[in-house]
Amino acid sequence: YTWPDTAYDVVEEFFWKDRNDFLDVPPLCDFFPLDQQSTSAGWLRTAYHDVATADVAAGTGGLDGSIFYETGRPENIGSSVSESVSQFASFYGRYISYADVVAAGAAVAVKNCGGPNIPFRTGRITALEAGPSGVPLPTDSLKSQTAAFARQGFTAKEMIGLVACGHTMGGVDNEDFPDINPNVGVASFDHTVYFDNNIATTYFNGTTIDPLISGPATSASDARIFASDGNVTMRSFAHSQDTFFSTCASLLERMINTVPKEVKLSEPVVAIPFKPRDYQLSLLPDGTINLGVTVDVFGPNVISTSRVVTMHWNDRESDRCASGQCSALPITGESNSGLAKRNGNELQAYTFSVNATTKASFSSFWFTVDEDGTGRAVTTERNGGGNYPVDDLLLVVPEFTCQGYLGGNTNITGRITVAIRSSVTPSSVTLESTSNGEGQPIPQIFSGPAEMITGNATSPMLSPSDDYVYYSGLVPGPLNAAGCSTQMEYSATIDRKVHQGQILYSGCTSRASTRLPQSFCEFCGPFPCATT
Ligand code: HEM
Repeated sequence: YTWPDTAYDVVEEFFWKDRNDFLDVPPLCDFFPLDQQSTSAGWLRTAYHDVATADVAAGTGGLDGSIFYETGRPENIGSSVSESVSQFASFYGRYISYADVVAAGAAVAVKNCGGPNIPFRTGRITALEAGPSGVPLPTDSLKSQTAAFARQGFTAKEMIGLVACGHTMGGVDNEDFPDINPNVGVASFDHTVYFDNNIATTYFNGTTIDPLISGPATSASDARIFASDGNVTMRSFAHSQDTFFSTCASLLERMINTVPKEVKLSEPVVAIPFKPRDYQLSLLPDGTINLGVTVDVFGPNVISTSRVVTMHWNDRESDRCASGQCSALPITGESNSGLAKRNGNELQAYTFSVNATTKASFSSFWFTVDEDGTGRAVTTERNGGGNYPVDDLLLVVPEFTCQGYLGGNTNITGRITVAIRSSVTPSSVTLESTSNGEGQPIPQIFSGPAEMITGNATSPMLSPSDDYVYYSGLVPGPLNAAGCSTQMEYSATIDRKVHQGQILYSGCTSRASTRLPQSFCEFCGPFPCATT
């Protein structure tokens, strides 16, 4: 991995580092009493229901997000599916598909309830419409259920495993299946809210409360499935939590990786233990350049009050700062220990903000990490050797960049103003916004040009520095009422090379960049700038 890699960075931060609070959506697993539905159980069930209509022989269906269009079907009855489907809709975007969010949801749900790690790959393509139906029902015969799992790519034995791995969480809601659970509320599958082998131990020791075992015979589907190999699989689970975990990790990974044949999944998304995020290079009103960046230190037990992280940088001439005069300490820090409860990791963040003249500017930065503040254990983070690069041909001008719309014109997402080094002439400058699709969980990308602002002495949009020229434009695209998933991006083509600016997130996501001003943008047009 070499920074920056926008597509990877977005996904890595989403899945591991709680960007946009995805990991915080399901409450801690034991937040709900046993007889209430848990969000985690709903996420796991929803992922299965998306996959359950797969036809692996034909290479169609599987985890393609088609569940989004299928919540009205009797086979998807229940708020656990409909609520999960709409929760997932807040998290997809240009770099992560809705189908990928559903898959991530299953992995996060299992982990949140103490289960095994399920590797998460990306690259799923979201369906444009509903697929065929075919989720197995509790009243189906064993033969038809076995056939359904075979269509999904699982043997009869794997079916036993997959059902037990699912039915260790949550239960049967009286509202959805009053014949199976006649009592108000949710009848749990086992005695714990956690992802554990309690579903199997209670199956053998006579204390099972699984309504798909102890309920009416016609719908005793778990009883039929669990016993279908002479209880061999269930006995191995009851005997060993490790066997249960390793079998479930492998089956659930295969489940979320069941995708249409044209989809090529990525390698598993792994956490980068030290990584910059929310990097932004800006031209300030006083004519200086600001480099703002946060670095995340991530892993088990990383929260430390004695660690000292220092940022160092080189200027445009590259080596003038190499002797170390150009260095700074963080302006703020932030830690997230909530992550530890969910995935065994912690995150400690350090935010830097440093200014330089346009003449000196920046060409790269790196960090030294003094682990206990004593100077005895200092390591250097250099992005694998080449430093973290700075491209100072293209800066953003926060003063004249904002999200919002011109009064009455909801076809404008905002304004972006960029500053381009006067020594170069771009052939084009492009502004983009990504919004949620209407009625479809597909991101829509809109783009438009930015014009050079020649300005005059009376124009407030005049570049404060001779080294930079302003380009500015209104960003097209319907301003999504939800706003949170609206992203703005910009790029400039200079000598046939595309220089990419940073993603400017809207301000309503807590770990997203908040460097985009919401309220100081006269050139956005009349307010309100819709930001939430
Ligand atoms: C023959 C196959 C299956 C049948 C007949 C079946 C049936 C059911 C039924 C009737 C419910 C209650 C839903 C409600 O109250 O609205 C349920 C819940 C659930 N199922 Fe399955 N299921 C099957 C396979 C699976 C698989 C393979 C998984 C995941 C790997 C899974 C995960 C879940 C979860 C987590 C819940 C709890 C949902 C909650 O409490 O919100 N199921 N299942």
